Amino acid sequence: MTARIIDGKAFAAVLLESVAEHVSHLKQTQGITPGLAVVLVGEDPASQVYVRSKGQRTVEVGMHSYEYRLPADTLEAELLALIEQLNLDPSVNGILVQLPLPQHLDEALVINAIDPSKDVDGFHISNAGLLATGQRAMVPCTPLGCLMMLREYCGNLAGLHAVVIGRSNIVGKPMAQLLLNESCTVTVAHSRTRNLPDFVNGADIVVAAVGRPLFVKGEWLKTGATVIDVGINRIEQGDGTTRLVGDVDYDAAKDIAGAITPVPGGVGPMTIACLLANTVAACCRVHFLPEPAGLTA
Ligand SMILES: Nc1nc2c(c(=O)[nH]1)N[C@@H](CN(C=O)c1ccc(C(=O)N[C@@H](CCC(=O)O)C(=O)O)cc1)CN2
Repeated sequence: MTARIIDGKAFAAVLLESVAEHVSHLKQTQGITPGLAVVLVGEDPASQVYVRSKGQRTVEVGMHSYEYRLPADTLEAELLALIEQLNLDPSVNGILVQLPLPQHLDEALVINAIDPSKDVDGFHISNAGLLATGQRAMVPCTPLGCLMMLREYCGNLAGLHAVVIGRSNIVGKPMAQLLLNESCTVTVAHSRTRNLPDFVNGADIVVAAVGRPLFVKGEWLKTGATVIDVGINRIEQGDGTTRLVGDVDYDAAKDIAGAITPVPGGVGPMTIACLLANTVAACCRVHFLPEPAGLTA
């Protein structure tokens, strides 16, 4: 069996087109242009790339982009003051603080300082609690993108057994909540789970978000399973160059899975598209406008 390739890039392009249409509609009918503020602290090279890409996509879909680049030694009080300023600014509908933060900053404190209605990353404890209780929430972008692709490839998810490998607050836990809300039977596993291959072998859906390159082996999978690989790991090759790989051993998995996301070009591009979809949703909510169907969970 050769798996269908779940093309996240193509998926994201369709979603971004839909976001752009809604932005244009908001402008024409309400005179409103949604705005997204992205805050980067420090000079982490990967974060700089992601922040630049977020700014570019924001402008491409017709929204206002506000970018704040702060030095690595920014004081917590200075960062909190900026967040408060953005919380109060009506032209800003979404606020995102790029992670990881430098070590001296308390990530939870910073995230929870964001107005939950502008928390387009869905990381604030209020949004995590709403999601966990099955209520309307801002949903974290990476799991939201995974869910959209799963719905497309699997159809109705009810009753399917999903194994989520990884228990982070930004991917593993919200992913498990989203799948539970779809009536999946969900197992949350992690790098220390005993007999992990046995769990994976029973799964109709495998979401790998463990942060270890090529961790999930092809022979662990059930034939025909749908595999979503959230991992983005840069590994060195013998010749001194590097390449990106996921948490799943793609070359082996593609011969056993029914459908699989590649790395790169799978989940990653959906993360930014979902961020912009969440920003449109936040803008509609604050203006008491109907939310565009199909853009978010
Ligand atoms: N505040 C946040 N911080 C971080 C998040 C997040 O959702 N919110 N997620 C990641 C980084 N990230 C977005 O911020 C992100 C990562 C990867 C991609 C992506 O498109 N990856 C490409 C490959 C890119 C490459 O060549 O390096 C792919 O998978 O095809 C987009 C966004 C951590 N921080």
